[in-house]
Amino acid sequence: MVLAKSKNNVGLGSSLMNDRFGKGKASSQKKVSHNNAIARKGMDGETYVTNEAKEASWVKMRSITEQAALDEFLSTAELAGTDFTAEKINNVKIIHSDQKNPFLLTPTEEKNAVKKHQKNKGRLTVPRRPKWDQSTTRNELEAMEKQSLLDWRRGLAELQEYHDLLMTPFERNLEVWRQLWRVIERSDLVVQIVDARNPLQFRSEDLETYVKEIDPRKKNLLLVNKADMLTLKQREAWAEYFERNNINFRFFSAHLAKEKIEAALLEEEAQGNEELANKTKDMNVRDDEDDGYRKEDTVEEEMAKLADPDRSLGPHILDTEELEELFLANSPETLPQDEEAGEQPKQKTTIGLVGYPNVGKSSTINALLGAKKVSVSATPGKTKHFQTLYLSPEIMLCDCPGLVFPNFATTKAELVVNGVLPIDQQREFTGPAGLVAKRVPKHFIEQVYGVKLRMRPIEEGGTGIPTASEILRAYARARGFSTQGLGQPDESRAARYVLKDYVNGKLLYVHPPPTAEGEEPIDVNEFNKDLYDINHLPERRRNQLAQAQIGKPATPAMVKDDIDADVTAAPYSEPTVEPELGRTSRNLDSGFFGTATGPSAGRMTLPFQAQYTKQGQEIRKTPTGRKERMMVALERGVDVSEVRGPNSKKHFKGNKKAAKKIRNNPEDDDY
Ligand SMILES: Nc1nc2c(ncn2[C@@H]2O[C@H](COP(=O)(O)OP(=O)(O)OP(=O)(O)O)[C@@H](O)[C@H]2O)c(=O)[nH]1
Repeated sequence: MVLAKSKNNVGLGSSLMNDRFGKGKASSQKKVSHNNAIARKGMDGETYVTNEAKEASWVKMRSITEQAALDEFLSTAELAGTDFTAEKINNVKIIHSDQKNPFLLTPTEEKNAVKKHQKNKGRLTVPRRPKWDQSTTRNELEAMEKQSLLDWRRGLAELQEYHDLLMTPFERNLEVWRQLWRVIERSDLVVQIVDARNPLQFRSEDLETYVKEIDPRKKNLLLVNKADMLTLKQREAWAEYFERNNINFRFFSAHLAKEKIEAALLEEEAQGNEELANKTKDMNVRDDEDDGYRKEDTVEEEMAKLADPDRSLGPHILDTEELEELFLANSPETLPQDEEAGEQPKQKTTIGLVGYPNVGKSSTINALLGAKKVSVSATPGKTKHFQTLYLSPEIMLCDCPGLVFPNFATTKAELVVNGVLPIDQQREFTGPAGLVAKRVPKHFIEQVYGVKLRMRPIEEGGTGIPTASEILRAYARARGFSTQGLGQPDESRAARYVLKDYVNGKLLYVHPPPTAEGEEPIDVNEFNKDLYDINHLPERRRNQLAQAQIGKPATPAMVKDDIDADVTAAPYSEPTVEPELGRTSRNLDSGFFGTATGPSAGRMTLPFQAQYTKQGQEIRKTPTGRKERMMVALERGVDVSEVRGPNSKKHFKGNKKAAKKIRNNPEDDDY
C-alpha cells in the first residue's frame, strides 16, 4: 500500500493505521466510539471493526455531506449490507455480499420501525389554531398563528431528530393549515379521504381529535376511496379492522361512480336503440363479488342501513347517491340549550373534504357533482385553495387543498410508491422500484408488460425475487429506452413508468390491516394472491392491464420523451434485443447519417459502428465488464480489483474503446 506523503495523512489506510498503531489514536478512537463502531475478535484471533446493527437505519436516514475516510468506509459497508474482516491493514476482504437494496429495510428492521411508530404515534399532531376572541386584532391573531406553527414544527423536528424517525414531508406552510382550520370550523362532517391500498398511511388520527376539540357535535368519516382496487376479501379484512378500532368508515370508489354516471348517460343517449339500451342496463347491474356495487334488489335494504349512519356497511362500496344520503344524515344537530334559546337548526349541511394529495378528492367531487367541474390530475398537489361547491341546496362541499399530514414512514421509497412524493422529482429510483419488485409477483409483471424477466440464478447469488434492476432493464429493453452514449437500457427512465403504473394501480398491491396484539400478522402474499390471477380478474381490470402491455419493438413515436403518455397497447411478441438509440441520436440519424427507411430506419449508422455491432453480437452470450468481474470475485472470494476481464489491458486506449462499444449490446450487463 502506498502511504500518503503529506504530513496530514488522509484516507482509509491512514485512518486504520492510526487506529491500530497509535499516532492520533485518541482521536481515532473517539471517532469510532462516536459512530458506535465496535471492535470484535474473530475466530482466528484477528480484530475487525463493524457498525452496531441498530446504527444502520439511522445512517440511512441522515443526510451525509462529509465524512472521515474510516467513517465513510464503515457506513458504506453497512449500507451495502456487507460485512468484512481486516486481516491485514492493506487487505480488506469482502466475506459476504447479497442483493440487499441499501434504500430498503430488512423485514426485521421494518418490524422494529413499525413498533417504534406505534410507540410514538401519539406525538403526531396537526397544528391547532390559537384561541382568539372579539378583542383579538388581526395582527395579533397572525402573530399567534405563526408562533403556534413554529412550536408545532419544532416539536416534530425534535421527534425526528432525537428518536430517529422518518416522517412524511408534512405540510409546513401556514397558509395551507389556515385553509384546513377554516374548512374544519365550517364543516359539520369532516371527511378524510384515504387511498384504500394503504389507508393508515393516509389517515391522521389527530385530525379527528382536533375536529372534536373544536366542537363535539362535529363528526368524522374515513372515506376509503379507490376501493375498486380491493377484492371483496380485502375489503372485509379492512372493514373488520375499522370496526374493531371504532373508526367510522365507508368504502367508496370515485372511479366506479364515474363509470356508473357514464353508463347512465349512455343509456339516456341510447333511448330508442333497444340493443344499446340493453347493454347499458347490464352494465348498471353489477355483481357484488366483482366490484362491490350492490345488486338492484338490495336497494331497500341498503337504504335502511344508510338511514342509520352509525351502522356499519362492512365491505360495501357506496355509490354517489348513498354517499349523498350519508352526508344528509350528518346534518348539524341543534343542542337542547340552543333550541331553548330559540336557535333554528341550520339549513345547510357543510361537508369538509380533506386528505393527502392524489387520494382522489377531486375525482370524488366530480363523481358527486356528476360532471367535470374540478380538474383531475395524476400529479400530486393540484388543488391549491379550498373551494365551496353546492351538491344540492342542502349540502355544501368544502374541498381543502391536498395536504400531507405528519405521519411516520419506514423509508423514502415507501413515500414514493404511495404517491406522496412525486415520481418525476425523484433521482433515486432503486428503492421504490425495489419495493415494486418485492411486492408484485414476477409472473404478473411479465404478463402485464409482455416481457420476460431474466433473473440472477439462485446458485449465483440470486434470491428468487427479481431485483429492481432486473425489472427495469427488461422494461427499458422492451420499450427501447436506452442511455445516450453506451446505449445501455435506461433504467431511470423505465423506473418512472413502472412506478407510475404502481401508483395508478396497474401494478397493484394492497397492504393488509394490522392484526390485534398477539395475533399472527396477515400473510401479504396470500392477502394479495387473487389480484394476480390474471385469468380471473374482472373485465374492467383486464382492460386496464391490456393498456400497459408493451411486448413489441418500440417505435420512435412511442419512445418520444413524453412521460405522461400512456403505454401504447400492442399484442405480445418477443421484445427486440437490439439497442435503441436515444432521441438526440435519432435526430442526428435522420439529419445526417441515417437511412430514412428499411430495417435500420431510426437508428444512427455511423461509419464505424457496423464492425462493433457485429462483434457485440458474437460476444452477446458471455457476460462482460464489471458485472462479470464482480461475479468472478464473489465466486473466488477475492476483491473485485483483483479480477481482470480477459481483454483488459491497462493503459491501452484502443482496447478500452472496443470494450466500450461491446457494452453497447443491451444484454451485456445482465448475467
Ligand atoms: N382506480 C381508481 N383511481 C382513482 C379513484 N379516484 C381517483 N383515482 C385516480 O387517482 C388520481 C388522483 O385523483 P385526484 O382526484 O386528482 O386526486 P386529489 O386528491 O384531488 O389530488 P389533489 O388535487 O392533488 O388534491 C387520478 O389519477 C385518478 O384517476 C378511484 O376510485 N379508483
